[in-house]
This record gives sequence, C-alpha cells and structure tokens, in this order.
Amino acid sequence: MKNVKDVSSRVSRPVKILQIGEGNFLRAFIEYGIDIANETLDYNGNVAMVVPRSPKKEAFDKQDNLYTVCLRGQKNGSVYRENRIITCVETVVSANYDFSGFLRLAHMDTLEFVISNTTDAGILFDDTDQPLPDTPANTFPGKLTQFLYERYRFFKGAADKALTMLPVELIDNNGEALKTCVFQYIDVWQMEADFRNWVDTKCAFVSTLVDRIVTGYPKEEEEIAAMYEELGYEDELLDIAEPFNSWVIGAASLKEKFPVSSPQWQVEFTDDLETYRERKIRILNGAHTSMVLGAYLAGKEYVGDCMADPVIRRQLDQSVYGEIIPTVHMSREKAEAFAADVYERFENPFVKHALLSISLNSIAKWKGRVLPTLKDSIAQTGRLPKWLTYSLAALLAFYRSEHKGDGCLIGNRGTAVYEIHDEPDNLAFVCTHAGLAAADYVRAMMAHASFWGEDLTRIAGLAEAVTAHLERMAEIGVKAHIAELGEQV
Ligand SMILES: NC(=O)c1ccc[n+]([C@@H]2O[C@H](COP(=O)([O-])OP(=O)(O)OC[C@H]3O[C@@H](n4cnc5c(N)ncnc54)[C@H](O)[C@@H]3O)[C@@H](O)[C@H]2O)c1
Ligand SMILES: O=P(O)(O)OC[C@@H](O)[C@@H](O)[C@H](O)[C@H](O)CO
Repeated sequence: MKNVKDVSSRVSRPVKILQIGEGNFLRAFIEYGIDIANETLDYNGNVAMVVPRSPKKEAFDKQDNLYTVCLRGQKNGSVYRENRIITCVETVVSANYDFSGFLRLAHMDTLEFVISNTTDAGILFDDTDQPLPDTPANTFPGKLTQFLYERYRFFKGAADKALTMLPVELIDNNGEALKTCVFQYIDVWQMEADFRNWVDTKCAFVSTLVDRIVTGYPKEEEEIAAMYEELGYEDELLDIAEPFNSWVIGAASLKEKFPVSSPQWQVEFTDDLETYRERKIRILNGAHTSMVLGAYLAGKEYVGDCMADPVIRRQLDQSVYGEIIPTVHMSREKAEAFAADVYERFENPFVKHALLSISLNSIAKWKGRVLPTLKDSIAQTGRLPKWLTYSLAALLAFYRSEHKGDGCLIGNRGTAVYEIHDEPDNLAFVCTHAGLAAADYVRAMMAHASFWGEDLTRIAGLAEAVTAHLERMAEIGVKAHIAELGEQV
C-alpha cells in the first residue's frame, strides 16, 4: 500500500512558529489550523516542531513530516468527515538528542511564536537544572530559557526578534505560569540583566485555552485497516479528532499579529480568558474526570458508551446540571448551552474516546478540574455534593493497587487488568498505602497534600463520605452503587 508521502508533498514556507510538543492534540489542532490559514488566509507560515523529551522522530522522517488529520462527527446537523494531509511542518527536532539543532532554530529570523503543550506536568522549575550551554535543561521552561538566550545573543537583543509564547497546557494561567518558571531559571542561573530585561519587556507570555477532543491513532486493528482503506495509503501518524475546535487567546491585542482565525479554525482574542477557562475546565473536563474512573470500573470503555447507558447518563446529568453549573460564574442559560454542546460532542459516534486515555494523571486532573467546584458547591449549599464526593471515591477505587507494572500500577476490574498511569511519586505513594483498610487508605490519600495542594481530610465530613462510597462499591459493585446514588434526592 502507498504511504502518505507518495500522495502529497510538504510545502516550504517561512517558519513562524516553534512548537514544543509533537503529541496528538497539537498535531490535530495547531497544524490543522495553520494549514487552513495557509490555504485560505495566505498566512504563509510553517511550524518547526520540537520533540521535548523523546529521541523518537523516525515516523516524521519516514513520512517527510506529512500526516493526516481525520475529523469525524456532526457539523450543522449532518455527518462530517474531513481527511486533511498536513503540509506545514517544516522540520522536526528532538531537543534532548539534537540540542544544537534545537538551538539553531533560534536563529530563524521569521520566528514569531512559541506554542507548547507538554501536558499538565510540563510547566515546572527544576532546581537541579544546570546552566550548561551545551546540555539541554530537564524541563520545557528550562529549555525555553536556553532557546530565548540563544536568540537574544544571536540577534544582539533586537526588539523585533523577541517572541510571543502561547502555551496551551490546561493549567490555570498557563502564560503566567510559564513566565514565572522562565524567570526562576534566569535568576537562579544568574543570567545577564540585559537578557532578563529583553525577555521581560520585549517577549510576551500569553495565557490561552484550547478545546478539541482528539483521540489520535486508532486503537483497534480493524479501525486502522478501515482508515487506511478509506485513505488509500498508510500513515503511522494518523490523528483522529472531532470537527469542533476553539482556541481562546488571552490578549485582544494579538489579533493583528496572528491572523489565523477562520470559520474552520476559530481563534478568539480576548482580555477575559478566565470566564472561558472556568466554563470549559469545570463543565467539559470536570465531567470527564468525575465520570470516567467510576464508569470504567462499572464496565464501560468509551465516553460514547457512558452517554448511552441510562445509569451513567443520569450521573452526568445530575452532576453537570445540579453540582457543576451552579458554580460557574456566568448566566445559567449560557452555561447550559455550553453543556448541551458538550453532551453532543461526548455522543459523537465517530470518535471513540477511551476512558483509560482520559484516566492518565487523574490525581492532578481531579485537583484542577473537580476540587475547585466541590469546594464552591459546599460553600454555596452547605453540604457535600453527592456526585463530586463520589468521584473522589471512584478515583481512590480506580487507583487502589499494590501491583507494579512497567512504569504504572496494575488495577483489577473483575478478572481483567488495566494500567494506572500517573507521576512515579504519586504511584509509589498509592502503592504503599493501597493495602490499608478502606478508611485508613482514604485518610492517607486525602491527607497527602502534595496530591491536592492541601489536606482534604480538613473538609468536614468528606473523608467519612468517601470511605462510605468506597465500602459500598466493594459491597454491591460500582455500577449498582452509581444506580443507587442516582435514585437519592
Ligand atoms: N487529546 C485531547 O483531546 C486534548 C484536548 C485538549 C487539550 N489536551 C491537552 O494536551 C495534552 C497532551 O495530550 P495529547 O493527546 O497530545 O497526548 P500525547 O501523549 O499525544 O502527547 C503528549 C505530549 O506531551 C509531551 N510531554 C509529556 N510530558 C511532558 C513533560 N513532563 N515535559 C515536557 N513534555 C512532556 C510529550 O512529549 C508529547 O509531546 C493533555 O495533557 C491535555 O492537557 C488534549
Ligand atoms: O487531555 P487530558 O488528558 O488533559 O484530559 C482528558 C480530556 O478531558 C481532554 O482531552 C478533553 O477531551 C479536552 O480538553 C477537550 O478539549
């Protein structure tokens, strides 16, 4: 069978974007949009893609950086399918394995933006990082500091060569968080004052919020074969996503500098990012994180299966409309309209979003995407919201394992096993406490402030309620417990 590079060719254009990350999300979101902007808006810009940690870039080399984004879903009431071969990836460099190649990208005079997605765990400062000119820092912000310094020196501090950082990591104030880390490196590494000033006054770190469900390469052999059959060629980098997309950039002033918004790829520029962020993180991501771990234990595999199951669906309805939406700071009407769209997206029959993919790093996700809502709900109503409380119990049940796998823990669902993926320190803590009696396990996990940023046993009644859920799940099964909870008013 043909390969994607037998049916298309890359188009060389000025590189305007340095992209840190080669993951499924960025490839189906940023490159998709830039390709459209090149085609329909004459943006005339390409992307230099950096693989932040891994040495692996063979798939890109093999395919001359070409790959296909396949959009599947409903649009304006009818079935929508789009297969687009992405042609805007100019080069792919592995930062750790070709550090000088990475730094050389800083010399490109057409560069304007740095877009990153290094997961919720990527924006951090590591005090063991050394300021060695030839050695990549461990973290993405460390590498970015090295990159900015190289650019500053190469262009002798020219103001028009400063860069705008547009991180898309789903954390609070991602632009501010990235800037803070970069300045920590500049200060700890005692870098020159003029460079610090150039980064501070000429570069910009702008917070942004992305939204598109991307499931990546198909998981089942049959689906892979069907996709290749439909395309007429093979593509190891094939990336499946929904048609919906939204990128909100928290600086109204950037609109002219970044003219990429089109009907197919909607980019909004605003000075009020927080309203968008709260709505999306609490409703969409909060619904995912509070539903999927229990639903997986209850026998479900995909988000679509949950939507089709009346018991899980009732949980979703009661938690989204009864517990989450009342805490969102916007009119109920607008929040409900957003939730209705999210439901339609979760029901998309063409995009199979695996619950186990969403389960990755659930401790940090629950902390960022559910805990603030739980606390606001308690403050509003004076009682524990039943489903968000249950969702913590479901997380603790999903994670409870003493069995180590390869970089993960191994959980049991009936006679089957599944992998639990999280930060190594988190898994080590779980593993050493999983064998305790339910109440002790719950207390140990909830009191571990490095998971949640605080000791959750201080929230009145929460540990007791979570323990009761855990015991009831063990007694009657997770599905029966969800059904029983749904009946309670
Ligand atoms: N998949 C989606 O539907 C979707 C939608 C919106 C946002 N996101 C965000 O995108 C992130 C990545 O999702 P994906 O589907 O592309 O996953 P992926 O596994 O395909 O890609 C993960 C990327 O993050 C990098 N990475 C991981 N840990 C890192 C670290 N500690 N430091 C530096 N780089 C690191 C990897 O090298 C890779 O580039 C998610 O965490 C999520 O916050 C995903
Ligand atoms: O991508 P993650 O792993 O951070 O979170 C899982 C999902 O909640 C997430 O991918 C959503 O589908 C996405 O945020 C939609 O824009």
